[in-house]
Amino acid sequence: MLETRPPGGLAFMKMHGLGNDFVVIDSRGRGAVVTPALARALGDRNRGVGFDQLAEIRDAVGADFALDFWNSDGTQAGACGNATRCVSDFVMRETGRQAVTLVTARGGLAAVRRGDGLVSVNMGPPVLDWREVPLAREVDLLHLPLAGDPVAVGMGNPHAVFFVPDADAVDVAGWGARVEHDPLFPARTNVEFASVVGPDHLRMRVWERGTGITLACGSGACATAVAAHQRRLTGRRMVMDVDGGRLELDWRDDGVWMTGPVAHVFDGWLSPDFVAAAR
Ligand SMILES: N[C@@H](CCC[C@H](N)C(=O)O)C(=O)O
Repeated sequence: MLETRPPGGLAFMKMHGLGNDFVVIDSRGRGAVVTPALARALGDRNRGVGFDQLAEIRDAVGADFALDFWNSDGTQAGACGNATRCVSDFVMRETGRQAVTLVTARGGLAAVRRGDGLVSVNMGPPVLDWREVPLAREVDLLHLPLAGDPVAVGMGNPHAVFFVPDADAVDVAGWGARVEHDPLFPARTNVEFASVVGPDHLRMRVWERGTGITLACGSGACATAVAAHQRRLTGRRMVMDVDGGRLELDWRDDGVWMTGPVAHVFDGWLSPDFVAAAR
């Protein structure tokens, strides 16, 4: 086995939260290295590593670390709840702490380790102003003028949440791709399909902007919880069954808290040739 690593390569970690999978590059102590081309090359599950999102850890002032998120199509995302929980767990293990703060494109966030091994993140308050979601024009966010009557919620990234009788019966790929590109969403949108199991229990499936169907989406789960409470379908606390397992959501005064498991699967090394070709 090759023990020495030639210069020009790049170390990475593979992590996931409920099967929402991430490549994580730790750029603390140096400048950011991720470019749209590198994100696209790495995101290719046949010729790269494959991920739902790429997260780059950077140094921060006034917080423990900063995080940038990239989709597999090379676009950036303002939020990624499950990657935030995974990287927060990594930094908590590294430092021996039970809580960390971080900065993302949407501002400061906080994460804590819960006693049962799960990791919680406060994803911040929902964005309920049409300009900030963003939407193309002023409309009723609780009843968007689209077939299926979705709700718009921002969590640092845009979400359109549909409430349906049976989320498992929805053509998520067909509807998701269409709604992602609807002109009402100038920055495109993530799309969630949820059905009510009980006043504190939802089933949700997701189409992620820039990625497609994924097994879980943390910011999407937060947006769905907010939309469900606003529509008076649930209280502010609930469990949510996504394709990859179960998340807990709690819309508190200080923001939407999302809790679930995390996994650090393996560490890898990108060859200098791969990195050079992707630049
Ligand atoms: N999987 C993420 C959300 C990813 C971001 C999204 N695709 C976007 O473009 O906004 C999560 O766990 O929140």
